[in-house]
Amino acid sequence: MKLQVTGVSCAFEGATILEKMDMAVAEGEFVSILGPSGCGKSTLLNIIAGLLPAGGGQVFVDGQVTTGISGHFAYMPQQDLLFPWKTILDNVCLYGKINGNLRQAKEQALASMEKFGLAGYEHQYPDQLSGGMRQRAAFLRTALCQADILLLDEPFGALDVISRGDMQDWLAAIRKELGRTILLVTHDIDEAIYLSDRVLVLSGRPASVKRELVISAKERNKEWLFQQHDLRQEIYHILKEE
Ligand SMILES: Nc1ncnc2c1ncn2[C@@H]1O[C@H](COP(=O)(O)OP(=O)(O)OP(=O)(O)O)[C@@H](O)[C@H]1O
Repeated sequence: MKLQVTGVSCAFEGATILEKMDMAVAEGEFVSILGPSGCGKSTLLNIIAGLLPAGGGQVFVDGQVTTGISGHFAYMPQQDLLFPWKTILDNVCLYGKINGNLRQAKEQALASMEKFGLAGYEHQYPDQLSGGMRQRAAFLRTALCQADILLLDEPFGALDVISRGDMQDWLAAIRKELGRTILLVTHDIDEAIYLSDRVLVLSGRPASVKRELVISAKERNKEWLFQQHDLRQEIYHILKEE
């Protein structure tokens, strides 16, 4: 397994949020996490990313225990967190600048602008772009990290329904090229079905994996997604029971 979480627990001020959570993601797999509001999804991503210490349990990458911040993860939060005073190019090269390889980061960024729908906007500022474009810029910044696992926390949550649908199509199309292992937290059942190889449905607090659903489809498109009534209903009922 690329990523393995074993027996991870976490409590805040005496309230148990995660209790002996176990989950795993295979190399190159796209796994989505759905769960009731406030059950601890972001907390789990924060622990995996090493931003928050676990109260127990361990996180393994390629079979090795990881603690604290490691180069394995690139984390994209819900807000795009672009610096308004920096151009799109400078924003997406942020990690390259921090790591001292700005030149290489700029080359990679410029080569990727087209693929990320940002060609021609390199020297514009974030407030000159649409919400979807800003999310793509934030996504490019995440993708330019050398990290092999992308942690995406509701990356399209702030977008209107049309932009969100477009971003889902875009991510579905670009996923193979990215060639990364992806863990996505979402509130959107359709988003999880559309994008994932596997969906993990968490229980209410303390959260654990309540159900795991493998989504297998040769080819996916919006028509295919509309036909997934049974799957949608199944996930909805699991979430509603919580
Ligand atoms: N640093 C913290 N200190 C205290 N409590 C916290 C902290 N971080 C999160 N919590 C609490 O832990 C619980 C789980 O939060 P978390 O953000 O992980 O849930 P979530 O499932 O991602 O929520 P949502 O679905 O609303 O995005 C919440 O009740 C939250 O208030």
